[in-house]
Amino acid sequence: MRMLLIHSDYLEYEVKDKALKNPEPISEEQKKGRLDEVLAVFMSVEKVDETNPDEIVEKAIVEIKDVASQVKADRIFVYPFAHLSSELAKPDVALRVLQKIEERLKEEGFEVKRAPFGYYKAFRLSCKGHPLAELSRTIVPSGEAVS
Ligand SMILES: Nc1ncnc2c1ncn2[C@@H]1O[C@H](CO)[C@@H](NC(=O)[C@@H](N)CO)[C@H]1O
Repeated sequence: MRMLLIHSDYLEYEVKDKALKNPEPISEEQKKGRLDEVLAVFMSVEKVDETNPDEIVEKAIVEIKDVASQVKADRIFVYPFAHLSSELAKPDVALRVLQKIEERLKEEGFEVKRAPFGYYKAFRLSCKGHPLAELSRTIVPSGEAVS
């Protein structure tokens, strides 16, 4: 999995069109979303992650908690983003991983939103610009090589 973590004044999105034949079903309310004072986490779930999705979820939680504590963010925006890797996991696996990450972050006490999966979305982001405001992380299941 590749993650781009942006500590932001806000992130807002608006669903525009389907990017998959069968995108995640969403309610009218989910077509737009915004969080203020948020750690936005753009995530590409990768093919290699399919060997152990559950482990990838837990490794992602560790990394996100680490950055959130460093930047003192208690809100997280989980954002599916298929542009950080050229070896993407299948959509059904990717969605399950991102849904589980959302669930686990809520269990850890964060306020969490997850942008809808399988759509083209307009978004606006205001990066805070401090030294830890823009970070990336790459995680793979144990025993796998980082490509
Ligand atoms: N392996 C994967 N990891 C993360 N997201 C993935 C994915 N496979 C599919 N998606 C989702 O489907 C849209 C089309 O690829 C993706 N849409 C996007 O990435 C938007 N920024 C529009 O380009 C995303 O929602």
